[in-house]
Amino acid sequence: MMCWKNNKSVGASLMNRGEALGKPRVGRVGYINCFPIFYPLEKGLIKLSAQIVADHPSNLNSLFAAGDIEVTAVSSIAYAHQCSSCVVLPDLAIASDGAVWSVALLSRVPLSQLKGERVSLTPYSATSIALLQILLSRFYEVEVEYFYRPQGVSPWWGEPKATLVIGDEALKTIYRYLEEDELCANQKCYVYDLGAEWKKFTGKQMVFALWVVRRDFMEQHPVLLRETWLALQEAKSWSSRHRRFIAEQAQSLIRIPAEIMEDYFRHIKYELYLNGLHQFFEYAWHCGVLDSQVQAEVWRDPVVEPVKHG
Ligand SMILES: C=C(O[C@@H]1C=C(C(=O)O)C=C[C@H]1O)C(=O)O
Repeated sequence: MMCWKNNKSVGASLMNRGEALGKPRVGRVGYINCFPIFYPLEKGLIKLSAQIVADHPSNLNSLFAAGDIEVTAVSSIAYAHQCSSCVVLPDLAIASDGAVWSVALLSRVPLSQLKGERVSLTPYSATSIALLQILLSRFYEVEVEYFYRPQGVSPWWGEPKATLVIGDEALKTIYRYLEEDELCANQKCYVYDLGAEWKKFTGKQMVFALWVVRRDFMEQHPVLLRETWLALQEAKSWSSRHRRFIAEQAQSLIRIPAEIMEDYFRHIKYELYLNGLHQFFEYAWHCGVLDSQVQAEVWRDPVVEPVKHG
C-alpha cells in the first residue's frame, strides 16, 4: 500500500499506476481527525489493498469530482452537489454529536455582533463554510462579508473580525489559545465550536464529511469495494478499542498532549448520522447553498447484515 500527499507532478503518474494495478485509489483527509481510521491501515495492522491519497478536504472533493479517486471521504456538502455520480458508504463519516473541537469560528466579537463584518473562510473546507452560512444567516440572523483567505496563510490574514478554521489548524490554534490564556483575553477571541452550535440550534448531530464511492467503480468492482469498506470498518473498530494508544501516536504528530488527543478522539465521531445529515441538507437548500433537496443514497453490502445508523 502506498501513501502519498497529493501533488500534481508526482500525483498523476502514481494515480495511473494505481489504476493499472487494479487497486482503488482511496482518499484520506490529511488531518489528524482521520488518524484513527488510517493508522491501522498504514501500519499494515489491517490489510487494505489500495493507494491512499492524503489531502485537504477541498482538494479531495475536486479529485473525486474529476474521477481521480474511487473511494474517499468528501465534504458532505460536496457529496450533495454530485450525488448522482456516487453512492455513500455506510457506518463511516467525520461527524460530531455536539462539540467537535476541530471546526470553529474564532471571533473578535460575540457572534451576534458580527453584522456587516469581514469573515475569513478557510480555502480547505466546503461543509464547514456552508454550516457557518446557515448558522449566521438562519440562527444568528447576521449578514457578514465573507472572503476566502489564500492557502497557507494565518487564519487572521487580512485582519478579519472572525475567521473559520478546520482540522489540524483549528486544533492547534485553539490549543495555543487555551495554553496562552492571556493572549486570548488580550486580543479578545471568542471560540465558537460549530458542532456545538449546530447541536444547540437543531438538537442534531453534524456530519462534516462522509465516505463515497464512484458509481462506475461500485458497479464494476463490487468485490474490491466490499474489501475496502470492510477494511475501513475494521480500522474504525480497532482504533475505538485502542483509543489511548492512538492518542499517544497522534501526540507526536500534532504536538498536543495525549490526554487532550484522547478526549478529542472521543468527541469526533465516525458514525453516519443520516438524521443530522438530512437536516443539514435541508437547511442548506433553504439558505440557497443547494439547488434542490438531497437524500443520501447509501450503499448496502450485499453480504453483511445491515447495521443501524444514528
Ligand atoms: C471535523 C472536521 O470536519 C472536516 C470538515 C470538512 C469541511 O468543512 O468540508 C471536511 C472534512 C473534515 O475534515 C475537521 O476538519 O476536523
